[in-house]
Amino acid sequence: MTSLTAHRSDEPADVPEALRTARRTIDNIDAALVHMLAERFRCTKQVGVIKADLGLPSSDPERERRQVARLRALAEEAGLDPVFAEKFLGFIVEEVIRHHEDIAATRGD
Ligand SMILES: C=C(O[C@@H]1C=C(C(=O)O)C=C[C@H]1O)C(=O)O
Repeated sequence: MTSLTAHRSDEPADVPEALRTARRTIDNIDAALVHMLAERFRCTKQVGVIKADLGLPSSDPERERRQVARLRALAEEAGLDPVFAEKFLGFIVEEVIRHHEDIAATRGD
């Protein structure tokens, strides 16, 4: 039983139970984040195709401005650093825009 738990959580057997439990929660949250990001990128790639077909630019700074304002407010409400929330969104959007540029280039735009 101990070895099964250790294998599942990938933790050495001597890690205290409270730490092990917290890390299990962290691992679940990280897994959820990965799945949510995968869904978001699936969706933004569809947006990239729509934009390329309509000849629209890859980035939309006005939309981004509204998203930043909304996420900063949500972060404050949730007790998350709004500066971090803005940086995190910016990191993701930068990657999305690169995808959109690639999509536009491969669709001959
Ligand atoms: C996804 C879009 O394209 C870009 C990426 C965004 C995002 O990842 O949220 C937001 C605005 C755009 O700069 C969009 O225009 O909706």
